[in-house]
This record gives sequence, C-alpha cells and structure tokens, in this order.
Amino acid sequence: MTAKIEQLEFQAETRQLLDLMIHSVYSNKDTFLRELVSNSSDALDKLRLESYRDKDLDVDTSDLHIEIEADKEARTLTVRDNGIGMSRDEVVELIGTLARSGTGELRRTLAEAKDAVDSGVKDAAASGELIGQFGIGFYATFMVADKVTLTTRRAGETSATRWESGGDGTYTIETLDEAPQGTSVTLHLKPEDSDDHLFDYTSEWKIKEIVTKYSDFISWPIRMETERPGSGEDAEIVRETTTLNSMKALWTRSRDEVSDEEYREFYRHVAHAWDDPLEIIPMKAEGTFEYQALLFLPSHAPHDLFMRDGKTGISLYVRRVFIMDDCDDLVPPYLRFVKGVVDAQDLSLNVSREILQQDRQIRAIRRRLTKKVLSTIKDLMSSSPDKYRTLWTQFGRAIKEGLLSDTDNRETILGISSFESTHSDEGVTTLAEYVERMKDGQEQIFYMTGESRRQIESSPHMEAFRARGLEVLLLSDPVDEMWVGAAPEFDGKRFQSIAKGEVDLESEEEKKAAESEREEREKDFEPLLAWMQETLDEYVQKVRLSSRLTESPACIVGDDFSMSPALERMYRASGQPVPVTKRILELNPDHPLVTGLRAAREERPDESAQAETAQLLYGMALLAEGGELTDPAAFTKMLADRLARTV
Ligand SMILES: Nc1ncnc2c1ncn2[C@@H]1O[C@H](COP(=O)(O)OP(=O)(O)OP(=O)(O)O)[C@@H](O)[C@H]1O
Repeated sequence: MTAKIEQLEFQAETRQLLDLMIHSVYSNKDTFLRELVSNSSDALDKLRLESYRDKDLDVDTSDLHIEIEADKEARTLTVRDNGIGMSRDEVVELIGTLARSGTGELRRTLAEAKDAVDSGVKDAAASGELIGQFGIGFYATFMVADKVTLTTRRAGETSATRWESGGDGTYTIETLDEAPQGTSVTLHLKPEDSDDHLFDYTSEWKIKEIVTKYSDFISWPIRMETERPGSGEDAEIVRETTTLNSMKALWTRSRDEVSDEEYREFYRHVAHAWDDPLEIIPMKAEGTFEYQALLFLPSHAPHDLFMRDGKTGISLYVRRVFIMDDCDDLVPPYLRFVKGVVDAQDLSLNVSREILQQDRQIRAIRRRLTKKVLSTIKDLMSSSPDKYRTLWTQFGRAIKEGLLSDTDNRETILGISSFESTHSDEGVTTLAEYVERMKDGQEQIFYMTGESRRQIESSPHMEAFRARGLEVLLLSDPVDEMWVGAAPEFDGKRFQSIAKGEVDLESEEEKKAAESEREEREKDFEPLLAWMQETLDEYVQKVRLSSRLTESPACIVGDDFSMSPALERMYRASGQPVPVTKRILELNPDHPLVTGLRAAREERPDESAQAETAQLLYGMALLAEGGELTDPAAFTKMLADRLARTV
C-alpha cells in the first residue's frame, strides 16, 4: 500500500490554543512530560481492561509499560507505550480537534487570554489559568517542541496511523501498514533556552527529575535506557534499562508516608487537573465492604461543572486494577467536583456501569464517601476558614443542589452552606451565625429569593424587615429557588419567605396595642380593598393591608405554596408549562397614594381614572419586585398620560 499523506487543518479553537501554547510564557514547561506519561498510563489501563473484557482481542499484555527515549544528536524525545493505541478516526477526533464540550466558553476564554498576552499583562497567569481550566494535555508538547510526530496502532487493528504537526495551522495524517501496537510520541525539541524555562529534555537527569517529581505513582513501569560508569579501571560505560518510578499506589499508603507534593501530582493525574487540591481525604474501610479511597477537593471549579455532560471525578479500581474513570455512582451528583480514586476489594473486575448502579457495596461506599466529604467541609469551616471560603465560592452552587436531592443529609448540608444576607454588604453568613443573631422572639429564618442581591434588596418586601433590623437571607442562585421550596428547617427554625404568606413581625405586646387600631383601619379601608379586588380581579386573588411596607405603596405576595416570580420564569425558560397563579396585593395604609385613593373613592366614586390608579399601583408593585408586566406598553401609556396631567 502506498502511504497517502493527507494534510488537514486544525479547528479554529485548536489553532488558537496551539498558538497560545507556542508563545506561552507559562513557566512550568516540564509538565509536558507529565501529560504524555499520564496519557500513556491511561492507555495502558484501558488496554488491560479491554483485554480482560474482550477475550478475542489478541494482544500481549504481559509487559505493559512506558518507555522514554532521548536522542541527543537528533534532539528528539520519544515517549512510547504499548497501550490501547488509537484508530485513525480517533487520532483525528482526539488529537486533531479539541473534543470537548464548552467550545463556546473555551473560545471566550481564549480570546481573553490572548488579549492579556497581547497587552503583555498577566501573560503567564493567563496561559496558566487556561491550562488549568481546560487541561490541554497533549498540546502541552508544543511548549517544548517545534514538531511533534505521533505514531499509533490500536489494539486489534492491523494498520497504523502517523500524525505530525509543527503546531501551525495544519497537521498531516498518514496510514501506515505496520507499527508496534500502542502509541509513540516523538518531540523535535526546541533549542534549549533556560531563560525561557526550556531545559535540555534529552538529559538523563532532567528526565529522571521530571518523572520522579510528577509521575512516580504511575502504576506502570516508566523505563529509560541509562548510562553508568562500569566498575574497574578504564571500564566501559554500562548501558542498562532502568525503571524510573516507584509505582506505589498512593491510596494504599498511609498519609504520613506520602508527601504533599506526591499527593498533588497524583491529584493532577487522576483529576486531569492543573491546579492544586484544596484538601486531601484519604479513607480506608475494613469490615463487610473493604475499600480504600483517596479523594481530593479541588481548588477551582472546572468549566463544565454545570453542564449536562460535565465529568464526575472519581476513578474506580478493583484490587489496584483500573476499572473506569468518571464513575458517577460513587458520589451523588451534587458532589461531582470531588476527584480521586476508590479501590474496592470485593468487586468483580468485570463490573460494568449498569451493574454498579445496582450494587449494594457501591451504594454503601457512596453513602460513606458522601458523609466523609461533608464532614471534611464542616471541619474546614473551623480549622481553615480561608479554604472553606474558596471551596464555597467555587462549589457552593453545586453543593446546594444536595439540599433538594439528598434529604438524608439535608441538615448537614445546610450546616456547611453559606448565604448572602442583609447582615453585611459583603461576604456570606452561615445559618448557625444567622441563628445566633436572631432577635428575641424571632422563630423563623427569613429569606427572599430573586435574581440578584440588588434586586432583592430593593424589593418593597424588605422594608419592614429593614426597619425592624431583622436579618434576611438574600438567595439569588437559581438553585436556591428549588431547595428552599422544599421548606427545610435548620436547628428547629423554619425558613420563611418574606414575600409569601402573612408576616408576623410584631411582638405580643405590640400586637395587642396595634389590634384595635388595625381593626379600625381595616374597617376604614374595607370599601377600597373590595373595590380594588374587583377592579384587579384578573390579576390578583385578594387585596389586603400590609404590615411589611414602610415606604412603598404596595407589594405583591404569594401564599405559602405559590411559586416566586423568578421560579416561574425559570420554568418558563425551560419550556415547562407554568400554571397561572394569582397572588395577593398588599397596600401600605400609610402611603399617600393609598390614602388618597381611598379618599377619592369616597368622594368621587364615579371617576373612571381611579381604576387606572389601581392598575398603576399593581404594575408598580410588580416592577418593584423585579417582576414582568403583562402589557408594558399599556402601562407606560397610562403612566405617561397621568404624568402629562401633572406637568
Ligand atoms: N498515548 C496515548 N494512547 C492512546 N490514546 C491517547 C494517548 N494520548 C492521547 N490519547 C487520546 O487522546 C485524547 C486527548 O488527549 P489529551 O492529552 O489532549 O487530553 P486528555 O488526556 O483527555 O485530558 P487532559 O487534557 O486532562 O490531559 C485522550 O483522552 C486519549 O483518548
């Protein structure tokens, strides 16, 4: 067969990424080798598993390993494995494109990073962050090489593929008749330039240094031919094959035997991450279900945390044999950011994803892991508040999903959650702190949901609470709308929306004093309330006097079970039908607009403009809470006409 070399173009994003890598001043260029070794290790894991599952796959798995070969003369470095390899299509898909979700986001981040690089500011940080967010694995090679050649043959296939690129806009791809099974990546190294952190990557000690630093725990041997002086006088140099890594599985070792640096590199390997772990959680369970686990809480949220196909982070091993990554049965979805490995003793090596879902042992492990992660976060709150804050900022929104889905642990999750509140303009508060500050006689935890802190704070519902110095939680994450509706309690205190139901802010004494006045007022206002209810019947179920307003003339409240406007909008946006709910209009009996309208009703009951005032009052109340008018044009016209009469 004559080899046909095809030249293909990189996807636009891939090209930009390469461009950035090539011109990157990201100082830690050594990490390219970690990426290659990590990919090889994954490929070996996959081959072992596939050969185990597919008995017809005729491959030799007796000596699975990674090999590093440096050629000083040619200035090349080759990393070779006899793992699963890739088919031609896989090469195009996996290496030629960024086969990742969130391409739009990547494009945006790339543009930002590029601007930063162009303007010469925070260039290292920009590319470092980019690498951190998207983990651009294989492309890291272009930090140190001006040409990369990859030759690969997939296990079970006869023909092989060669891919080559200079990191410019294109790459070539060629089908070969033969090649050893597995993958070999050869880097044609850029000239050494230690000012630019480009070291001599053909040097034996440099390679050793990098492998020991970043890849020591890799469970496959990483071999290299090394030289040592022979013994005796004028003895010749002895060349021998050395295994560079210790291959010790970190999770089988106790915490004091492992350095933070080893943990960190292992984290980067399992999590495909570039950041540092925020917290390391080693676990060991003996008894009915034996397993060991090594979990990490990352310090940065991945870009796909809220994407439907976002990855979960736990790899499953059985007796030290890799079974699968992204095992989403090991932690509940709200803890999908937790990374690490679980090594179970008593599972079958043959276990499939479908079986896992049903497996009692896996369910037990999941329960234990969940509790452990939650208790670790709880400990961080007191032992390391800075770390807790970082964790909450990065993952709080995901964790709060657990308030809805994990009822067994709801109280614990509430305990580790933080919320914005009227207590301070900045920062967040825990519920324990809120409860601590509750006023005498206050029995509920007050909250209001909305689309932003500002919008909630300026809503009329807040007025009486502000006037009385009562703290209100300001819940502006979409997920807040969901869990808070499940009406949980914390520390025996119910959550009460200040925009729903009747609010009872007065103490017993105040109540008594206010009672007769209120009765009086209700009598006074009765005709107005009845008339308004009739006039606005289409929109509201009831009109009543309010005890929550001090400044605004009116506000709209739901009953205890009605949806908030923001929740209604969320449902509508997701295409779900939303039942029309009529809410309650509350009027401020001290506001001149309300008292004026009452007087006008008494004096000139036939005046048609009063119905417009009622409509305007209702419209203003809707706008004030951040709601939407059903007919904005009609409202503005009414308002303009009215204003025209007063100028
Ligand atoms: N040595 C290899 N053997 C087999 N497949 C490989 C090898 N190297 C890379 N691949 C394939 O190419 C894909 C892309 O590799 P790349 O290093 O760019 O990203 P990744 O390893 O998936 O993730 P990360 O960016 O976190 O490293 C891998 O997921 C794997 O499927």
